[in-house]
Amino acid sequence: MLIEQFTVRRLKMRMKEPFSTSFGTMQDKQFLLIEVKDELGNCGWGESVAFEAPWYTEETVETNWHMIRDFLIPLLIGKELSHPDQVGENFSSIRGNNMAKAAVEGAVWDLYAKRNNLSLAESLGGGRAYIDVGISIGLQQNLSDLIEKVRMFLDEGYKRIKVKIKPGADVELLRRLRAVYPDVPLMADANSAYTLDDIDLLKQLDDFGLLMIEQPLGYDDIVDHSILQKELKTPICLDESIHSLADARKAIALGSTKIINIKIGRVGGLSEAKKIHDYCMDNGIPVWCGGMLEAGIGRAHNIALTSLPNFILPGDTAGSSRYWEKDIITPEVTVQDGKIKVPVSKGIGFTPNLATIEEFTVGKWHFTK
Ligand SMILES: O=C(O)CCC(=O)c1ccccc1C(=O)O
Ligand SMILES: [Mg+2]
Repeated sequence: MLIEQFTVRRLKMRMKEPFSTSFGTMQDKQFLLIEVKDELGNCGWGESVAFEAPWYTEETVETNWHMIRDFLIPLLIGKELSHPDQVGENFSSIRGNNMAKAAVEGAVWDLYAKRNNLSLAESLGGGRAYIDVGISIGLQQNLSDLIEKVRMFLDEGYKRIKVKIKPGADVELLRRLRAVYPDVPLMADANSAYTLDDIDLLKQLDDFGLLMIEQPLGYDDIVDHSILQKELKTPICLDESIHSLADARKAIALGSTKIINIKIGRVGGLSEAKKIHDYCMDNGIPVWCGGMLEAGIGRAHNIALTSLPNFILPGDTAGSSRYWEKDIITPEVTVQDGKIKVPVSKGIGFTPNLATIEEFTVGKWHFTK
């Protein structure tokens, strides 16, 4: 498979409503789409999940654009590849910048699957026909809004509710939510808003029968989470702290995490995501697929990854309509009875809608050898 041509587009889409976490609020989303073509005219698509501001990780849309244009595309263009695992090998001279790498690698995975007449899920070794999905609800103005949102998403069939917490919106919020929904599969995501000084507060969360608490401590910490986990009954799930198989191995060895949230962008691509999945499966650590408020292309990649067997817990990959008035793929991602059907057609299994993509495009660049 000859990597002949790239097109990079910058899109701007507005979400139906703002999404708030302990690190900030987003509503307008800018992101990059990567289109790659081989010598036969097959084409593959990838989506960068970096945000405009470096709140979740250090990457941004701008740093991704710089890396993709000046380093990653030059390392791949004109190369003959037999498998997408070779993309990461070609990028091995570049440190970090996982979201930029993942966007390009994802496009090559889609290309590879299409060229070989396989679905992306099949190319990854996934076997599930349907995936279970949960919903991640941002911080709300007040508790009654949150209670109402939870009701709405439960009515839509979502199988697990994740709420965001931060200092000042934690123990009481969960106590009151639990009182209204005593049996709902519930978890909380702190996005690194606490430190070990908050250990007494965090211990109180054990009262609420949470499935897990996601990333309570530092985004770059593995050690303090192991100290905290020894004091908590509730399982810790790491998100921000895991960038690679090596990080997953260390966090598991230290007892810092009992569950891992895998995001393709955060770990540098599907090949690394699959390695983490396999390692966790061998070590009895369940995983689930996190979300980055993706548009349709990124969402399609998440669905394919989630078809792997150790994605035991419902992920954050909700339907297109949870985020967008109009998504950039046909058909859009839909959820029925809390499940998404894994496509069986070639590649990502959703067709990029070029007219809609054009409508949201604010910049477009072509690269040929
Ligand atoms: O619905 C989604 O895509 C997941 C939403 C979510 O929780 C999230 C959104 C933006 C940044 C970080 C996170 C997170 O999982 O921590
Ligand atoms: Mg998270």
